[in-house]
Amino acid sequence: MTVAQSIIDRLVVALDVPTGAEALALARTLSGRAGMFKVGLELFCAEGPAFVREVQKAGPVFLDLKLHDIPNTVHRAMEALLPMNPSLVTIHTQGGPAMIEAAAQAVKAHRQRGGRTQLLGVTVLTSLDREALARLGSTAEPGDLALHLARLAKACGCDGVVCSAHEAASVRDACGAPFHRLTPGIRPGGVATQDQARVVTPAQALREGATWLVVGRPITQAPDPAAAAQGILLEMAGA
Ligand SMILES: O=c1ccn([C@@H]2O[C@H](COP(=O)(O)O)[C@@H](O)[C@H]2O)c(=O)[nH]1
Repeated sequence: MTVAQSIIDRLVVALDVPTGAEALALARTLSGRAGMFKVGLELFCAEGPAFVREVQKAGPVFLDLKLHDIPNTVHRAMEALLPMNPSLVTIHTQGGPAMIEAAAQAVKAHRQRGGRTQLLGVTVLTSLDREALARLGSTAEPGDLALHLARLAKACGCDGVVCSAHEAASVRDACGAPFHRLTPGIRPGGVATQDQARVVTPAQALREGATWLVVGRPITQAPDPAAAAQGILLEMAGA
């Protein structure tokens, strides 16, 4: 069965493998079955900016470095990243309003020069549950905190947030549909949750209003990654 391009475009595959060679092989294997490839800290630290340009030959890149530092440092790091022209970049919203605004200012200037990067703020990591937040000193429910941080991200100039799909509908309702919801923590039925705490199935994530689904290990560690991606796309198509 063929899957509509509009569904394929919403699947982001996290290339969380140790080497550039493995990541490029995976990206080529998955060509036509993903709308974007995520390059995260592991790969970026190992391979650097030239590698991002290599992956961009296989598809648009989500550069997920989750910057979190004082405003000046994040602004300058963002300025250094933007010439790669990734489709999406991330910061941690818990860096605070001035830090988010500093990142947004750099992205805005990049777009005024013709760039196309969009800025997403990470709300509450999908690996965190209520107990983990309590140990961090917060009495908030993860969903409530994620919604609060999404409102802050919007007010400070982000184009969307990273959140669990459990929160996607409330973020959409509070911040508007054009404000993106990129949702990791995706697990097809029967697949181990591993270190993720707030998980949903691919179909559920789409029904909840996720803009993009980020999937790593359920595809990259599958015996046949192309077949695993196809299975997820079919589930998304039937949502
Ligand atoms: O809250 C967050 C933010 C980012 N991620 C990233 O998404 C992928 C998920 O990988 P899986 O193997 O499908 O669990 C990974 O690259 C994380 O860095 C996240 O999981 N949660």
